[in-house]
Amino acid sequence: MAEIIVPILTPFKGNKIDKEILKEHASSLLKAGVDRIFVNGTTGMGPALSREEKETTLRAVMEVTEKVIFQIGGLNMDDVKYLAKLAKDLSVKTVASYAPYYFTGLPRWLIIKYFKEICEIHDEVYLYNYPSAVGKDVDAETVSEIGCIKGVKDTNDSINHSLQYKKIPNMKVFNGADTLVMTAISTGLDGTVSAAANFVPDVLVNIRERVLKADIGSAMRLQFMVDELVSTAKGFGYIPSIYVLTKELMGYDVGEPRPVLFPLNESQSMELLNKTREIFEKYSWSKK
Ligand SMILES: O=C(O)C(=O)C[C@H](O)[C@H](O)COP(=O)(O)O
Repeated sequence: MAEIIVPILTPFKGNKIDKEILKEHASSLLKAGVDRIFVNGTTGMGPALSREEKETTLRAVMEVTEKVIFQIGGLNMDDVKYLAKLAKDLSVKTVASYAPYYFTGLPRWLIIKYFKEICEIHDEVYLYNYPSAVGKDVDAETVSEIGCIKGVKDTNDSINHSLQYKKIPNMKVFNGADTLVMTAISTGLDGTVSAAANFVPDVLVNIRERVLKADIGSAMRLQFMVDELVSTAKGFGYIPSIYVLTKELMGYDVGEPRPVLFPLNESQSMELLNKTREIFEKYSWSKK
């Protein structure tokens, strides 16, 4: 069955990671039907975390579950290798990394070397491919050349782009776009990695159930609702909005994002929540 993987938000209180909130949120999402927790992804503000903070989030989530993908990418290879070794020592099943970002024009050999060095330390490495953020597309041909990648999370609006990785034998492939949850589940990918799973895990689980029952029409309607929720949230700033939506919809405090991703102010939060309620009413959706 296609997996629903959540790139879990990182809860901050006073700019410090709140481990207890993170554990509660991870536990609550698993209870809601999420299959694995992706730690230190984009939604988790991975690039804004120090090496020590990436270790903190991992250890906290590992107290709740072993169903973890540990994102270790960064621009200091010593830190990346330290985190890969930590994952091995803690028996973390899967690590993931985006390609080196910000530095443009990196040649193919350098990208390949980056991932091969991680594979020398850990035996289950996923590529987190996010071309619009990283500035380079680590495509299926490059993944084949790297030779040791076991899975790909492809944040891409093109499902065809994600499907190309499936031509590599035994490759696990997930799509990371919130707008392609239903498509990822129904086109033979291995699942979705959806930031929206932080605040509407029940909806994503419902989409999967309806696809499995071949009730594509109603699955599509739920997908359109998710599209509107996400598009509305992006209007205020997606990641800061996720904290507001998660608190409201999951019913517990999840702290705040870390500046530079400044939290929404009171009036922005109210406006977002009012628009969100209107969308739920439009689709006659109510939490069970
Ligand atoms: O957060 C993560 O680590 C994810 O895997 C999910 C997506 O990569 C991000 O939500 C970015 O998606 P966009 O906002 O559509 O660019």
